[in-house]
Amino acid sequence: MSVETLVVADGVRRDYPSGSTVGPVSLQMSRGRCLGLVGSNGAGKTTLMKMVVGLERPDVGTVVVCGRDVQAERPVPGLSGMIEEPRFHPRLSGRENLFVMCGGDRARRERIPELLDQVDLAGAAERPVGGYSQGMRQRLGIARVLLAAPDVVVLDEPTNGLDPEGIRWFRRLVASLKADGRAVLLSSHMLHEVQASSDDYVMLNRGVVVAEGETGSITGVGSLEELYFATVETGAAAP
Ligand SMILES: Nc1ncnc2c1ncn2[C@@H]1O[C@H](COP(=O)(O)OP(=O)(O)OP(=O)(O)O)[C@@H](O)[C@H]1O
Repeated sequence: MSVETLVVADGVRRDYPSGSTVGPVSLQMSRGRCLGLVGSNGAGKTTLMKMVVGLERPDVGTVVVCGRDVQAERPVPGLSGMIEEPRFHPRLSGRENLFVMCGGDRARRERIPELLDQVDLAGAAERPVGGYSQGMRQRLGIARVLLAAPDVVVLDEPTNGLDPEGIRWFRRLVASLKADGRAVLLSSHMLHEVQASSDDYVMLNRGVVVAEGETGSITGVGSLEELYFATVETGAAAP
């Protein structure tokens, strides 16, 4: 059975006027799989994610999601993401914030109770978001991403601010998104979390790919963390 490819980034590169360059990077994402982006601060994870969701225009290369060019057809139906820390109206409750995001879309509004449950915020749904912890806002941000029932879910640093229970919850969430047939792209500094959640990984350093592959097939060094220190820290060539 062929695997359905939902995301194809082909040689994307972003040249910032500041002189920083991210790319060229090529990657593919398939239905039911999670791809983890890892790398140190400034490695290019957020820039790459922005190019995938269409928030940043590549100077070179293309990104096709669900068969559509993200630059030509924004917003791409089936694509939803959370890039950097999510912002909400602090005086509105979690439920109201999600409601506002739905506009007139009834199907999305009807999904709110289930999503609040899924992100473990049902008990706090009526409280103003201004009183939420960082981890609660993160989870509400993930609920907002899922409102659209996307095929492709992009999450930049989704485990930021999550406590150990939250991290365990997140692992289960990724597993359930994959089981539903979604493709998940996530970034994290927490290498063991990427290892736990991702089927595939792309390791960036100073804007370029230094290692990539299937997370379960990391050979020699054993773990993503050891691979990271063996390549990024020592400046070794990509294996
Ligand atoms: N809007 C921008 N203007 C100029 N340079 C930028 C901009 N955004 C990112 N950069 C530069 O591009 C490079 C990659 O940054 P990026 O934020 O993508 O890295 P990152 O891996 O997400 O880092 P972090 O883990 O710290 O969030 C860095 O050198 C950064 O300074």
